Amino acid sequence: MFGAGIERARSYAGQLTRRGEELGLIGPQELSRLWSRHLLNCVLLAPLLRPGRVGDVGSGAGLPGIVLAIARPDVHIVLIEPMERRTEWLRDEAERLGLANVEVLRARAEDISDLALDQVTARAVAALRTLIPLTAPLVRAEGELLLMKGARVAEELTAARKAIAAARLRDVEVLELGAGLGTETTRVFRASVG
Ligand SMILES: C[S@@+](CC[C@H](N)C(=O)[O-])C[C@H]1O[C@@H](n2cnc3c(N)ncnc32)[C@H](O)[C@@H]1O
Repeated sequence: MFGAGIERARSYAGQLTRRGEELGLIGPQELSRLWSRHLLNCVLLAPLLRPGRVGDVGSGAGLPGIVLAIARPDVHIVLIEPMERRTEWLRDEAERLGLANVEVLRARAEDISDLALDQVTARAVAALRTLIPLTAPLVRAEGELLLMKGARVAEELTAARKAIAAARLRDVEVLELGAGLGTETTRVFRASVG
């Protein structure tokens, strides 16, 4: 799944294991399932990316943004994260891993006005009804949202009906990825904007 990026993925996982807990990026109980629950879960999104500019809102430790930048060197990834300590980590990792396709933006999504991204991803940032108004304005017309969600996605979808209409989303669907791969099923809310 990582293709030629597998050594970079291993290096990223190693650095997260060494420093992630100390920097408050990942809980200690997550370290043993870093691949199955985090890296593999995120890399499942890689085939859905189009060549272009993709933003990852609330990137945190770099999930899914750094993982996607490793798996898709043909895509420019903008990591959007407001917390200084996390943006420092993201910049350091992008440099250490030699990821020339990564840009780090220290900002809250709602404070950004002029990105016109082709696609936006997010994972573990907020429920859909809050997340859609945060992410849809960052996407150009005909662009796409790819929002990673947990098992409660159906309830979130029901609660987000007004937000979906207000953002003029089209072709709304929930994809289930990774069945049979030994990872947790990854659910992705996908919709076109405008
Ligand atoms: C629970 S963490 C998830 C981090 C990562 N996406 C993951 O899956 O491990 C949520 C992240 O979203 C960031 N965040 C929260 N509100 C945000 C906003 N309005 N705009 C951008 N990022 C935000 C937080 O600083 C934090 O790093």
